[in-house]
Amino acid sequence: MATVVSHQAITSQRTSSNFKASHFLKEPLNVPIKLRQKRFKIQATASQAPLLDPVLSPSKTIPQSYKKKSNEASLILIRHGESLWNEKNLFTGCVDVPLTEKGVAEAIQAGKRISNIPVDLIFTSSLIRAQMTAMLAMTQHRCKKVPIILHDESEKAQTWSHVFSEETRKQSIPVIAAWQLNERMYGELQGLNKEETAERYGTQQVHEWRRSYHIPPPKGESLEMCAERAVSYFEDNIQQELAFGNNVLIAAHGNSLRSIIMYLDKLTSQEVTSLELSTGLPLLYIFKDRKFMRRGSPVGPTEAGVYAYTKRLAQYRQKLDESLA
Ligand SMILES: O=C(O)[C@H](O)COP(=O)(O)O
Repeated sequence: MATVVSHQAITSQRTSSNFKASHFLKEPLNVPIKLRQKRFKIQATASQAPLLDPVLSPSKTIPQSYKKKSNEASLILIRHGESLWNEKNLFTGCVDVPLTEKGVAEAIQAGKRISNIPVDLIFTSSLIRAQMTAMLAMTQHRCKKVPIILHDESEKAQTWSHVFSEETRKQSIPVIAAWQLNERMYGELQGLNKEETAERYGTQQVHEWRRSYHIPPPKGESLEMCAERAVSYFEDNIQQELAFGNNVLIAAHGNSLRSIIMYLDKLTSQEVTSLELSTGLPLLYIFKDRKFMRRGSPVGPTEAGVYAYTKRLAQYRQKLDESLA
């Protein structure tokens, strides 16, 4: 059954994600003053102050002015590796199923391909297949930082997962799970076999449900509806991090990512119908001068071409080479 999510729920989720990221990111000074003040307000009112950062007190974290970390940032998108229901060819949507062994291998391979590209912050959907993909991919990253899922399901969860060492935080990458990045809700198709459904309703009908922009599957979300939540979340929570120079990895799903790519590449509703994403394939974008430049899929850590994409990426790789030499 389709669930209608209120605007209020969306807003509170966004706010909470902002709070968590600022609380954890090792470079809070890169957060613009307006947003930082907003975050501080949330931090100060969230409780009797158990969430106050023992290392960076709020007074220290609100500067008079802010300095961008960089005017360029990398954005990596990865569709999760093969899931158990991809393997069985079942419509999955918002059903929370894990990766297959092949999916695990795809996530590890994706990690190798992005192992020289900087990642400061990770966004995943709230579904395990995307989270497994992000975590497995990061095991391959040459920075060797530890991705840590930030929990905001309750105040207690926030407090109990707090990290009390700045040094440890420097060696960590915050992971924010957001339901807005979940797969498109497939309605009454969830759990049905794709081939059998095509036999029953006709190939054309099923193709429209799966690939058209406007037509929703029975009691499910169209790509347009999915884009409404996924792209709003991207604009409100992810794009601002990129604008400060924070490098972002998003691990999500075929359709939530198709809608985000539609936004990044300015595709029309007609063009997006032919956009297909393979499982476990990382796609790289560079965000610069408020524009997204598509750089394709990083081929592998040893392929020189990938690192020639920008001077900044080449410098990052050189730093990794030097620190690991
Ligand atoms: O939810 C699913 O079944 C798949 O992950 C994506 O399905 P699609 O290929 O029909 O878009």
